[in-house]
Amino acid sequence: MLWPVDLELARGEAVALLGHNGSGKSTLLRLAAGRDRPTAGLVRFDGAPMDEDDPTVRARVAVVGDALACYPDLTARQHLELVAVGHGVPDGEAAVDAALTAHGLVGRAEALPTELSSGQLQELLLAAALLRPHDLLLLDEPEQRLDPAARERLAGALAARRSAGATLLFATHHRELARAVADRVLLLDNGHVVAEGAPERVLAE
Ligand SMILES: Nc1ncnc2c1ncn2[C@@H]1O[C@H](COP(=O)(O)OP(=O)(O)OP(=O)(O)O)[C@@H](O)[C@H]1O
Repeated sequence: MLWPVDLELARGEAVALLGHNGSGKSTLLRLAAGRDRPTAGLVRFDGAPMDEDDPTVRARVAVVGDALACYPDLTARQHLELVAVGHGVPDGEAAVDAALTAHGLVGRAEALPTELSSGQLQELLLAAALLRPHDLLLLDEPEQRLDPAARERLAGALAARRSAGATLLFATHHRELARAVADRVLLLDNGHVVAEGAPERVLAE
């Protein structure tokens, strides 16, 4: 349950959603992704109503959610190759190799999803989202199941995306990730936005 939220992201802005379990972060992200429809109000992307099935949205918005969207018979490398081909990533093979390296998956490239640890699986989902072209990145607790070193790599990767001009909206339980990546933080409580502003200010409250 989410109470009315008025949220506008500027192009290239990174916004972190913080709050306790059940505060509404995932709900807001699913609405932002056009995956769920609000009972009132409207979600727009570049002026048009947000719809996850819209080809423009599919081409420009990358989502990392809770669902482990994996094919049981494809290896980690094949998953990334599929993403690279599907999204026309230039120099796909090299991009896949770079993604495997960046996500600590080089030694697990030929493993099936069931052979990956939960943290490696999360790395694969992140690698797939970051590999494909995107203007907007929506991530629900991208740090989940990652060890501290991988979390730090993630913070670097997301900060690099923002520097490259992508717009980011992500939910996190890690203040360090919000501090390292976000321009703005929204603190949610019981479906309400209870604080909003620069990370240092909101996190100090
Ligand atoms: N599909 C649903 N149907 C009904 N209620 C739901 C549904 N999904 C979430 N809720 C409720 O909406 C509220 C917000 O849940 P949400 O999953 O958005 O919280 P969250 O901040 O992402 O929590 P967490 O940190 O545990 O992931 C909770 O009270 C939850 O029980």
